[in-house]
Amino acid sequence: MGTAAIELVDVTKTYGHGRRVRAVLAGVSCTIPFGAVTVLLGPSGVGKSTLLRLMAGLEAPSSGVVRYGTGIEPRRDVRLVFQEPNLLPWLTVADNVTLGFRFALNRGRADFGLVAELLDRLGVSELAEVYPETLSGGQAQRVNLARALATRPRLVLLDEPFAALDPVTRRESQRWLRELVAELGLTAVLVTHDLEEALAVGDQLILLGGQPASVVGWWQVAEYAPDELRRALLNGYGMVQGSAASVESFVVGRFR
Ligand SMILES: Nc1ncnc2c1ncn2[C@@H]1O[C@H](COP(=O)(O)OP(=O)(O)OP(=O)(O)O)[C@@H](O)[C@H]1O
Repeated sequence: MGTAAIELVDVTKTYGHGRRVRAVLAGVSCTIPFGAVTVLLGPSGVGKSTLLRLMAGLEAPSSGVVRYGTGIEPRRDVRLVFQEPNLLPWLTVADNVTLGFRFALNRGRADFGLVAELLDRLGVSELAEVYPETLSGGQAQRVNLARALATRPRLVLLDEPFAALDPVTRRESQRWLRELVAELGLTAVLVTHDLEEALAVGDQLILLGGQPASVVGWWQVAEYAPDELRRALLNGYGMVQGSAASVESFVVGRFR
């Protein structure tokens, strides 16, 4: 586990009971390396958010193991960022961002210098004293990210955080996410069903497919020319639901 922030071994997840039981994930095994952006890619409804909740420790797997890397304690070191910023409307931007400092769990992590740096880095420092209702969607999402990072998590899990943003803001947001991961030495897992976003942000891509879902493809983006990977995935993407194996053999056969 030296270089892995999280490791999943043969994880399954089922919901419901008796005849209404439904398997969402079956035999998912994957490794999230420290210091990189891993993208979980897959069609809508395949189980990406479910996998992210398991990684966050919000839910337990039905079977299999979710193992954390050395020094990672999920409640203290892992933060989830959702598509909806969910800022508290009665607190200013600054108070939203420093909210986590009030919890005993984060004792010793109140670093107002870091907060100032994050707000500055994300281009929202002039908005520190305003209330969330005056923010645009892109600004609110930056504040949300600053809030998630203010308590110095080691791992951020982002569930389609940019899906509601306009294309220009979305591209900017992808850029600052990459910059922050590098500058703060973070590990990130990003859920998306947008292939362009996956290739723009990810160091490693994990493709989920099938019903129940499992890992059907796994690539280091740097190993491939992004255009080749894009073409291969676009060609194979449609097959994910039907025949998981065909996607992997298509890409691996062609580029390895
Ligand atoms: N708590 C739950 N109880 C029952 N079924 C659930 C629960 N959570 C998720 N599911 C089911 O698991 C499946 C996968 O859902 P999930 O939200 O993980 O997919 P997703 O890949 O993130 O989808 P999207 O891209 O549309 O957000 C869905 O069919 C959903 O109905």
